[in-house]
Amino acid sequence: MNAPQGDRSRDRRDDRNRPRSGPPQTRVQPARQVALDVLQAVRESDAYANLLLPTRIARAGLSAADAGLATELTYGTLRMQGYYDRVIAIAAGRTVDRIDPPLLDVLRLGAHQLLSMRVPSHAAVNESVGLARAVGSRSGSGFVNGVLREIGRHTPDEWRDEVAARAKNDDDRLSALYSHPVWVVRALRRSLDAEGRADELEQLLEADNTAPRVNLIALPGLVDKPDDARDDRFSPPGFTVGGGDPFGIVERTGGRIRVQDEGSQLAALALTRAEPVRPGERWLDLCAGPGGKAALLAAEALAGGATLVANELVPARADLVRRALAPVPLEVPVWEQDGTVVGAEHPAEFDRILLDAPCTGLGALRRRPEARWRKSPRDVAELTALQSALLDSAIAALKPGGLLAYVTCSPHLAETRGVIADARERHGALLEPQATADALQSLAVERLDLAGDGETVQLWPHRHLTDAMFIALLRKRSA
Ligand SMILES: C[S@@+](CC[C@H](N)C(=O)[O-])C[C@H]1O[C@@H](n2cnc3c(N)ncnc32)[C@H](O)[C@@H]1O
Repeated sequence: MNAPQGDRSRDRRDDRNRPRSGPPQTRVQPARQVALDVLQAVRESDAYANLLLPTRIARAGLSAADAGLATELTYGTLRMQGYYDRVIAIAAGRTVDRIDPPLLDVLRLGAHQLLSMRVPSHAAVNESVGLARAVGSRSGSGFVNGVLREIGRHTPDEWRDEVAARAKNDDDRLSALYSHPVWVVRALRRSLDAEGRADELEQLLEADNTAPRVNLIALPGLVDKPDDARDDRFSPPGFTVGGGDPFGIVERTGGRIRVQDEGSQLAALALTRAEPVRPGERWLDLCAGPGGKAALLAAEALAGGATLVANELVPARADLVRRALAPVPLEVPVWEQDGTVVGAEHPAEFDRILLDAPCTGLGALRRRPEARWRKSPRDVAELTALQSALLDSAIAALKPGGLLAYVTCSPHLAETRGVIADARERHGALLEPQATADALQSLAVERLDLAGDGETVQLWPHRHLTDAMFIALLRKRSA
């Protein structure tokens, strides 16, 4: 596999006096331009693709077909970025950190079209060369042309074999082929291993790279599912729709039908349906933003005669919680407090508390593909400290006899079982672990394939088609 000539310093020299932007000489298809803009924003300013992409699609006035193409290009490229970087490095004969970042974005986008989409080679190369010009680099466009032509000279299978053959060890091979950082591969393996299911690792990595279905919820007691609903396998109020526009249903029902992952639904229902609701119970959602679970808790509270308080530290996210709660005819105060002090300020006030803790998000890589490149093991250490402080606060805010659900959208053991084990050490007999698996099985439509000790539950994208939500129900013992 031959590398095209040229290196980063020469590309830079050629471009030294050239303006960084200017009209492209090749007309670039708007869907590709939108995808490139989003990739750049994700790289340069830590933008969230799932928030930015719809705005950019609307601003560019893309047709439905072009919007679909822009979505596939953006998400597909972000998901497989780690793999494409290995291919690009081989084809370019240099490591990707020696390629100008704007050109690397163009190359990743081109690699995705050549290796994972059925885009004809000449179209992928020509459009990419046009994009390279659009980012302001004439010598860069020659470089892009050379690298992508080299990639196009071999089949996707040949590239997989080549990348696998160059891997340093098995973790590095999985990391490369499935486009996950090595530390994430190891964390996921440890997590599956803790359930005696380490042999599922490749299925999980594959599932992380598969676009999830759009899953919906009909808020219980407030709205019926539509006639064409296909019931979720596990969550009673959850469903998907075969064709049509799921987002249209959300609008038509004024938000009483919402988009929500089935795992998130199960996590909230584990708390609300673990035992019958006594009228007058007080519930708290300690970390509520953006409010998906708060809306479900509110509907369940309304049906059972309970009340709910939602809390969210970040004001903009607290506004999203208010918006999510608007369709539910229940007065829900939204506090904007640091959750770590809520327990001290409101001791023993609540019968049920949901702590859906801030986490690495390694359980939602299907929907937020860029998260895997943003997090590092250092984030895990910082987050577990915050998760433990929030858990202590939640325990303080819970009435004796009250029920707590500790939830993360991450399967990392430090954020899941580790946080629970540490809390049990700190609080001793005060905390009584509950049969969380039984609680979920008894509310689920179909029996879930769960592993582990039953006190905690780990859901998985490959096994349950949900985000990898972790759920632990704990009771605060009465003195
Ligand atoms: C995993 S998200 C919650 C998702 C939410 N339950 C839902 O279903 O939409 C965690 C939230 O905790 C918030 N958060 C982070 N630190 C916090 C703190 N110290 N106190 C309260 N909320 C916090 C974050 O801003 C984020 O909105």
